[in-house]
Amino acid sequence: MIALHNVSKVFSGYRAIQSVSLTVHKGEIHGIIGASGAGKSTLLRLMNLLEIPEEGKVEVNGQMLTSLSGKELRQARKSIGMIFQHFNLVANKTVYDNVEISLQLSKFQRSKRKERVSECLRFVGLEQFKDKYPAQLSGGQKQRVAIARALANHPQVLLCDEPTSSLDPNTTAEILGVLKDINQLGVTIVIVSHEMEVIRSICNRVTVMADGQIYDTVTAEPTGIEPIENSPEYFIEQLTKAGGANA
Ligand SMILES: Nc1ncnc2c1ncn2[C@@H]1O[C@H](COP(=O)(O)OP(=O)(O)OP(=O)(O)O)[C@@H](O)[C@H]1O
Repeated sequence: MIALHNVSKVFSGYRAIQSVSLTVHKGEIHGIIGASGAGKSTLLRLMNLLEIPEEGKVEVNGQMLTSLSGKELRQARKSIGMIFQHFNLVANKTVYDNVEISLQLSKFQRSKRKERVSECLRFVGLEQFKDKYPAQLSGGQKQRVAIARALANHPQVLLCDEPTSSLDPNTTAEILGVLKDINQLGVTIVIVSHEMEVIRSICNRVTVMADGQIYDTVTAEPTGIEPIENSPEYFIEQLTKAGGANA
């Protein structure tokens, strides 16, 4: 589904990714974890050529992206959705318009756009928020809008760059639940996170990165998504129990 062949990325003489080869299988939730600066986000961004490699080849859905013309790449990218830590919504556009943008860009048939936007907003549980602006939403709701936008063009792959790193534990669990639902529709997911619990809860295989290289790729048994109590009492209990901040 996704294959990186000896891919390298250089920033101002610094080799951030060093001749990496990796295969992500169709239908899996593939995690990428590692220390800050290990090259996780760069590796993810190479999968849709948001970063262009200096060396190597990138193949997605049977197409060699690194050999495509600009026009062909734009077409191929319709089947690769992406979400980000800071959501990247357009502040002066409504929830509806934020999702419709991706349909406009892909020249999705105009007469069917409204129906598709509604479908995607319904999927993420935000249909009633369609006329709100991003500033009127919580972090979790913003990420749901970003997910709806990423799904609009029926992607086969969803790339997730630290999708829950700005969210509290309960909202993290909700968003991971949405990602799991998307995966069950047949969408292959690649998720970059520095949070072990996030990776452990939903990933089938995990690539561990260090210093711009793959240290190892392991098969994992997802532990499941457990919402964490988020009440003030819960925070006090966690801070004051043995081993906590006051111990
Ligand atoms: N656009 C860029 N220009 C210059 N250097 C960059 C750029 N993007 C990434 N780097 C460098 O490449 C290395 C890998 O960065 P990357 O963001 O991929 O790491 P990461 O593992 O995702 O780290 P973090 O968890 O901190 O985001 C880092 O040393 C970073 O400073």
